[in-house]
Amino acid sequence: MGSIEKDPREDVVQAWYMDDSDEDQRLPHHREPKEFVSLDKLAELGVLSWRLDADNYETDEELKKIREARGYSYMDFCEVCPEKLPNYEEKIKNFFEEHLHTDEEIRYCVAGSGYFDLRDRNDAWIRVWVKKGGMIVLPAGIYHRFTLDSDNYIKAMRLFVGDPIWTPYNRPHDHLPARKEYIESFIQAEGAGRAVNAAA
Ligand SMILES: CSCCC(=O)/C(O)=C/O
Ligand SMILES: [Fe+2]
Repeated sequence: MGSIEKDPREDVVQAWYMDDSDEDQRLPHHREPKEFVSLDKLAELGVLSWRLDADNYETDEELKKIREARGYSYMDFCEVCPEKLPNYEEKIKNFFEEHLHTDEEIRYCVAGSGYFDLRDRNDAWIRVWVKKGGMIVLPAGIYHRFTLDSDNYIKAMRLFVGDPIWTPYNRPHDHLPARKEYIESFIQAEGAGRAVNAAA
């Protein structure tokens, strides 16, 4: 019997479908039974992920290569805790409002952990738990939100192509070109899949 090897990224990036409960947003909100989502499945939604060496991010060649390949010229840090984040309560509330951006949201967790929730093609919530060493890219136009988990702390590197634009567009903002292009990318991928199946 062949062995199924675990994806090493899953030590630091894990995803699952959420339940419908209104309980504390910082709880895991697994369905019963649990329904995990593979990182390959996330990639089908345009969500990329890596496992990197968070203790050595200043000298990490792998991070350097990703930044060069994807043009991530801008970098800063966002520490989410009452002592470090101005207007903490308001920001926490805003992060958890469902929104999209007109550019990628790129976050590399160098300490702590947090949940990035995103919508799948059928509008169901997938919770993506990013821990120290996990880096994710959410594509422009995907509806998502962020919350701390019950450990209440994350320090994330924020990357961007050029001058950063952090503007969140709260749902609904379906008329924005970034949203239309995101939806269009699915339609094209489905069309390509149909063509491959027809040729097989
Ligand atoms: C951990 S970074 C704070 C969350 C954030 O910047 C954002 O845009 C969430 O969608
Ligand atoms: Fe966001």
